[in-house]
Amino acid sequence: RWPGLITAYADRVAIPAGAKVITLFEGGTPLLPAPALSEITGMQVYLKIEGANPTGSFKDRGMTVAVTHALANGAKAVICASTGNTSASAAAYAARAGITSAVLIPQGKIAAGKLAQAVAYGAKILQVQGNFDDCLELARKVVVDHPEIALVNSVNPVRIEGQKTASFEICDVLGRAPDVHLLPVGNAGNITAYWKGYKEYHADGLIDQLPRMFGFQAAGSAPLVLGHPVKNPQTLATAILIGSPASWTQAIDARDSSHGLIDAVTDDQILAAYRLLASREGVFVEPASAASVAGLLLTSGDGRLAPGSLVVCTVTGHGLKDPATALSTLTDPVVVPVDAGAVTEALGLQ
Ligand SMILES: Cc1ncc(COP(=O)(O)O)c(/C=C/C(=O)C(=O)O)c1O
Repeated sequence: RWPGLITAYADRVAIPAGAKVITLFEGGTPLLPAPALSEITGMQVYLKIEGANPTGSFKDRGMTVAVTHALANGAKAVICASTGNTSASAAAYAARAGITSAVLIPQGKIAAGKLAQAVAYGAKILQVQGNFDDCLELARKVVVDHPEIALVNSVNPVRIEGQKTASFEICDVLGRAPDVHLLPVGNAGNITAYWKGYKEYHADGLIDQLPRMFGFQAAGSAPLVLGHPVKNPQTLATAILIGSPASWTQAIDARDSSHGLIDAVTDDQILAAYRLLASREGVFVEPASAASVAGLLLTSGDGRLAPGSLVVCTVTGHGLKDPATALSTLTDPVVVPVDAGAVTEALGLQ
């Protein structure tokens, strides 16, 4: 049985001596071969299914460590700014730890499933009349005057310590690092964490080749591509609707040190990847997660990804997080009477 990632990687994830480990048995997620994407792209494609974590996104990796530290340090509460998944995860792990959580989310820009989670887990939910960047600024101001509240956004380095374990798992399964690792980029904590994990395994001689990091932002919310913050970012991929990434320099370092790239994908390209993943691979992800696969299709098509490469795409959140986007493409819900004839006709059967 998978013991949760602090225990699984105890020698690599530091926690305070004697700390009570707060875990929901996160991590140990599937590294799923993707035969359809492999055929389409001519690559050897694997998907790292982070929607399989306890609250349905990769955020649980960082939150188990952040809340374990917070509790050990005597915090009475945790606070975070979030586009939704960080807040869902913070609320869950705070509930598990028996402490309060406060979440600051951009009003009207959070997918229903994530808001439902924060409500269910009992977080104090503040819908801020601003965007994610405003929320993060507010959260950082609160903790300055309130040391008894722990800030658990990925500006907190212990979040990165938890999230780097995804790279360990990939290398443990493949026996090597992928040639290229592709993932969505919003606040840029995750690309920072993956690169840190790969470098640690390489430094310890567990892998002899580092991957290139390929990060993808939504075209309407791509500060790292433009080279400057985006004042009013726009994308349907609300999880990465972030105009000024907190881990900006670390993301650029991961890109450059790995000889990788950070590029933009349009909402249409994201939706095409979103639909392809569900309909051809049976993997239902939330829109932002599909940005990594949209990036795979883009760079395999334009030659920046060499044919035959072994690649891993991290899909960061479960599709159930954002039912509205899935249902928005539903054209005509068919209604039938309780009648077999009507059913066979509606199914186009003879
Ligand atoms: C599904 C999903 N995919 C990708 C990202 C981008 O990761 P980062 O580049 O590490 O920010 C997020 C981020 C969400 C938040 O930032 C939040 O929840 O506040 C996400 O939820």
